[in-house]
Amino acid sequence: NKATHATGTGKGVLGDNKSFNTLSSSGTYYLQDSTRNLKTYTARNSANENLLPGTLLSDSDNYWTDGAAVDAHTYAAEVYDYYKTKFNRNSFDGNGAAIKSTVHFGRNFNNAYWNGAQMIYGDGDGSTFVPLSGALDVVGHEITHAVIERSANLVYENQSGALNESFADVLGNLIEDRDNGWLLGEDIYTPSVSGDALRSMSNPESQGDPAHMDDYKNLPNTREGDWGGVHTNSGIPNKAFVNFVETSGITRDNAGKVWYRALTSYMTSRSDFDDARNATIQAATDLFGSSSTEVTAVTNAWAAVGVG
Ligand SMILES: CC(C)[C@H](Cc1cn(Cc2ccc(C(=O)O)cc2)nn1)C(=O)N[C@@H](CCCCN)C(=O)O
Ligand SMILES: [Ca+2]
Ligand SMILES: [Zn+2]
Repeated sequence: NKATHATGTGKGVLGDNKSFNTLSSSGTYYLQDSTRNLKTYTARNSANENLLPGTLLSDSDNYWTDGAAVDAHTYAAEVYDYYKTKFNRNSFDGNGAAIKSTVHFGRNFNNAYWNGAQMIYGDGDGSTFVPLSGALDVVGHEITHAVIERSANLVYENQSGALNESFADVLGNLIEDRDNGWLLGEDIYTPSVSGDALRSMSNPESQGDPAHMDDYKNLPNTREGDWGGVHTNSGIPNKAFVNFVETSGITRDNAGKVWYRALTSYMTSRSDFDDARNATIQAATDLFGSSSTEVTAVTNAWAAVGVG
């Protein structure tokens, strides 16, 4: 008998109820959304990347109690829908590629990442992180790494790497769409501390990251130096984006269109901050006209962080 669409229900990492698409086959339900081509797996706490993606998650009654899996699946669907509805992009490659997510990777693993083929989520150690798929901005961040790879393909080091990180933070927070939503990972970071986050786009200095070229950190292009500080110097383009949104009166959707057009139409693998400035000015010009308030705002936004 053929597999059929079904609707699963369950609780996310933070105990919130949600429903999502599953697949029913021979009396078993699977975390597979065939309308969006999403599949969610478990690594069963193995840290062996050779075993990825692991086991496709299944359930007997379509009521799901694995919060990490529920959130990885539902948030991937939200990210898919954002790219489709806002930019008419069908999955990260624009061609309906399967979005694969694996949860329960490793033991107490305090991280999440895109490995070039899929998303991988740790469970966290319970004090620094709770399961990392429990935040929509994180899932948006990781899938955006895949979009970046299939577009500008910004090399993950130095200024191009910091742009890679920044575009992932920007889209992650646009998709999460919170008022003053400029924090990254706030929902899954340090459950016993409220108000903190991994990174702040509006106040990078609060996490020790630069918000101006004067404070650019020349770190070594090694794993120890975070490949030239890609998660640190991202504070500068992050702050430029916040400046743009907060000074131009532009909607978040339209700001996202400018950034997305810059990334997919003008930026290339070795683009630096100056190239990103030029690409976003050109994108704003294409979308709003050369004498628009948006063009003035994006130019000033970069100037305020010392670029241009
Ligand atoms: C998206 C986000 C939730 C995640 C956050 C993250 C987690 N870590 C490790 C880490 C571990 C412990 C702490 C602590 O305060 O004790 C902080 C950070 N560093 N960054 C993150 O930023 N992951 C990197 C992983 C990059 C791996 C190399 N490609 C990324 O996707 O850019
Ligand atoms: Ca956030
Ligand atoms: Zn990243």
